[in-house]
Amino acid sequence: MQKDPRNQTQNLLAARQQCYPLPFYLHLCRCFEVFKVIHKLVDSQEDILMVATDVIKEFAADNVKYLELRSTPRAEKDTGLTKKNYVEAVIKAIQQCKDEGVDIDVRFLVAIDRRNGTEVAMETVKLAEEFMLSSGGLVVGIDLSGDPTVGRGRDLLPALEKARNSGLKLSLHMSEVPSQREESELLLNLPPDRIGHGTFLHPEMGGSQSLVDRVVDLYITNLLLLVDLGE
Ligand SMILES: CC(C)=CCNc1ncnc2c1ncn2[C@@H]1O[C@H](COP(=O)(O)O)[C@@H](O)[C@H]1O
Repeated sequence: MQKDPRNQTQNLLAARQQCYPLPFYLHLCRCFEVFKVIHKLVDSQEDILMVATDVIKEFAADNVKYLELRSTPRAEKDTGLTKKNYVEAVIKAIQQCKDEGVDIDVRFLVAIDRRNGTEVAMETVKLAEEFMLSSGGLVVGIDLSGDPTVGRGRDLLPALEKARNSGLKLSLHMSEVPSQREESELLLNLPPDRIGHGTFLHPEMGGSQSLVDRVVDLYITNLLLLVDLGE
């Protein structure tokens, strides 16, 4: 990302980096360590509002017309941030950008971090359901993400099924690492509305032809439906 002096997020992170130095180069597989550092740097409701606003404006500046933001609600004792405040801050950023006439249509997917297990996933879905009803259509779904080597997709199925039944869309990171065929089968059964990465679904990457066929089937069918509806 180019440094932009008007970008408040970059200025703030540059200042705070003195407390949490980031190495100049990090291998992709260490990205989850970087996320932890970012979480320490961005830890209040004001920070979330600022970061979400900057992200929206940067996408708009790149001429993106439709954006789905995904983010995991976090509570931080030290700053009084609650998960509810977190979602409110993202929604406020979307609304403020709209009011300012920023030329982009933004929606929000509330994310479940797979490392946090069944109970937190269920709480997240309840929060998303609440905001789906109160945000005037800005909260549209659930994203499943987090370190793919931690946690079991199976444990999150009840929460994901609940989300689906209440009308939330499902965007699921899956098969990001090898040997997750069983988990991918379970997640594809839901089925998801979008797949994140899916790198190892293919047989040559340790997945299987049946997984690939299921994905192709899922998305070609959706596409035909869209075409039929004239969209
Ligand atoms: C190839 C590779 C590992 C790319 C990164 N792929 C990802 N896979 C799963 N979850 C992710 C990925 N990138 C970001 N996330 C999730 O997004 C979080 C950071 O954004 P937020 O706190 O949800 O706002 C991370 O902690 C992680 O839970």
